[in-house]
Amino acid sequence: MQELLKVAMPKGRIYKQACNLLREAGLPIPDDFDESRKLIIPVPEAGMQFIMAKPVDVPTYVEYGVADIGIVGKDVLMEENKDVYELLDLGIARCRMSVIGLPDWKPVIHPRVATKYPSVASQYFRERGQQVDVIKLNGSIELAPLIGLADRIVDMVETGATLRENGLVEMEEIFTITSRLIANRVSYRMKNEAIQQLCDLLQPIIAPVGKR
Ligand SMILES: Nc1ncnc2c1ncn2[C@@H]1O[C@H](COP(=O)(O)OP(=O)(O)OP(=O)(O)O)[C@@H](O)[C@H]1O
Ligand SMILES: O=P(O)(O)OC[C@H]1O[C@H](OP(=O)(O)OP(=O)(O)O)[C@H](O)[C@@H]1O
Repeated sequence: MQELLKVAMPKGRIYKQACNLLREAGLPIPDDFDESRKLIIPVPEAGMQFIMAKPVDVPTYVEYGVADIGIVGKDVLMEENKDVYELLDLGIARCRMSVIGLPDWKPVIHPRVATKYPSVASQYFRERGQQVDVIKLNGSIELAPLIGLADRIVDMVETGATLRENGLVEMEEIFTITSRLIANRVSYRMKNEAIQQLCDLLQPIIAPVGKR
């Protein structure tokens, strides 16, 4: 029997969209998977085993080869900078990474910037020749400018509801973010047929990117 393809799946907001995309591609992913609390989920019908990971950890599982492939946001890929292949832009979980602040924000010499993405934010301001102090937070990033921890934040915007409800404004969009299919370098060679088959199934339904 052929070995199952180990897939690092992101728990949380991407998971359902990822399952639906696989279903759309024709893979028999049972409906009741969406609510499961199991961390290792065999899906033999689809030739897969899901490894349920925290989104930020998906590239780590794939880099170490304990997962052959994974689904993860481009934001995480940029921040984590792991040695993995990026195979496809899946077009799901679309949002943007932006610089955000209070509407009456005034430039200061050495602004503080709070973010979940310290590496991306540092590079962004460095490339613009702006010296900033980057403060790493793990959630509720929008709090930082409201209570004086930071002058600006770098964070995700999807509907804009969080900004509106907290009286913040988007100052600059840095990147459009979507989820990507990634692969371990060795798995990509050793399990090339299975991985290529999956890409071939996904390709026609994700193109043109931007429709989702
Ligand atoms: N509105 C959004 N806010 C944040 N991430 C979003 C949004 N919409 C889509 N995404 C994508 O979803 C991923 C985050 O998913 P999720 O919020 O489930 O994980 P998380 O950041 O680890 O959450 P938590 O730390 O709250 O568990 C991001 O990496 C991004 O690619
Ligand atoms: O534009 P919106 O649709 O409002 O989405 C953006 C918000 O969603 C995310 O937060 P999340 O819900 O993941 O909370 P956390 O960062 O506090 O964990 C993100 O960090 C923004 O705060």
